[in-house]
Amino acid sequence: MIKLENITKKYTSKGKQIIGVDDVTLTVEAGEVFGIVGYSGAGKSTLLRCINLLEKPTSGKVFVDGVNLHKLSPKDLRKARQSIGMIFQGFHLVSSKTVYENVAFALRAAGADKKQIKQRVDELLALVGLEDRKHQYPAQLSGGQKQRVSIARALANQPKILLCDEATSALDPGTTKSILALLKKINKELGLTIVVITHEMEVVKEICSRCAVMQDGKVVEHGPTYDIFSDPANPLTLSFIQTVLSFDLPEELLGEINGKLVRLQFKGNIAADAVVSDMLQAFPIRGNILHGKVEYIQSKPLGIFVMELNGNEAEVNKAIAYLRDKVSKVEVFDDGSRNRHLA
Ligand SMILES: Nc1ncnc2c1ncn2[C@@H]1O[C@H](COP(=O)(O)OP(=O)(O)OP(=O)(O)O)[C@@H](O)[C@H]1O
Repeated sequence: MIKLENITKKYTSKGKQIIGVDDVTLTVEAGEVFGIVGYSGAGKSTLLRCINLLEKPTSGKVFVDGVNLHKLSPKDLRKARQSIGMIFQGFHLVSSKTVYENVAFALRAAGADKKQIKQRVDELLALVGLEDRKHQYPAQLSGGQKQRVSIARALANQPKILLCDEATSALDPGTTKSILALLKKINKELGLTIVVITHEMEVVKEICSRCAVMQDGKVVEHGPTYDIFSDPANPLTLSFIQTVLSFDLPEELLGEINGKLVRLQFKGNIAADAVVSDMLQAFPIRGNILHGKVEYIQSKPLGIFVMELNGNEAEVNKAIAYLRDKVSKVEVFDDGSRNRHLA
């Protein structure tokens, strides 16, 4: 659906060259929700804006639905842009217009008649759950409601793609969840392809089937979200997933640990309890579970257990080798690394 080929965007500011995006090649498949994650300044917004050529790449090619956007006349590019909706962190609503008018405006601009506009606006406001707010002004709405209006407006002309620029960054966690649920619903019900940029890995975990991690204008890692969470290859990716998966054991508890501290990762529907109890029966050691949690990433479980293993060192090592065979990942923390985040 979207193909970015060797996209580079350079800026010149005060005689200095700044590279916003550095040779990025990515494909977003039709109907998927794709996440682009990175810290501030990584180049996410610039890359997102290259997709509809709001930002013209210095070099590289953008294909949407097989069409090379650079080859289009200005008129055809405007038309192509109608099939790419966009929402923003700051909502960008017109404050002097009602909810109804904010949505109707996009339809009027595309040449719809009065009857069509009324029908479509009512349909869209029902989709985003704001039927009862249509005569209110943006100032009378909460942040989440404003984002719902901007989603309705972005969908007005039935785009195939929705670009989301930090769409939930200004919202509290509860409202973020409800907006992400709405995006998920739109993706499922309308088959819309969605690209989200965010600095929150929680957003990626919640709705993205695949994602890319950006740093200094480059994509440093990309792949299915579950694989990114379970087997991050890049230290930056690890630092992002730590924001979701990490936890600290209390200092007092760490001080009392005499045995080996191990972190086990279970992928999919493996019965973690059974693996641990089989291991404890197979080897004459004692095991103490200090932490356990299961995260559902794209509806697939990823389990994490932290255990202390005590007993004869050779037997403990055999138990660890046994675990390595049964679970997707085993990390052993020696004394010096006990205080690190156990992610
Ligand atoms: N119009 C511009 N002129 C000069 N430099 C720019 C311009 N737009 C972006 N940049 C620079 O390009 C780099 C990438 O910026 P970009 O806004 O794409 O990052 P980002 O990951 O979206 O960060 P943020 O979340 O803070 O917006 C930064 O160094 C930024 O300063």
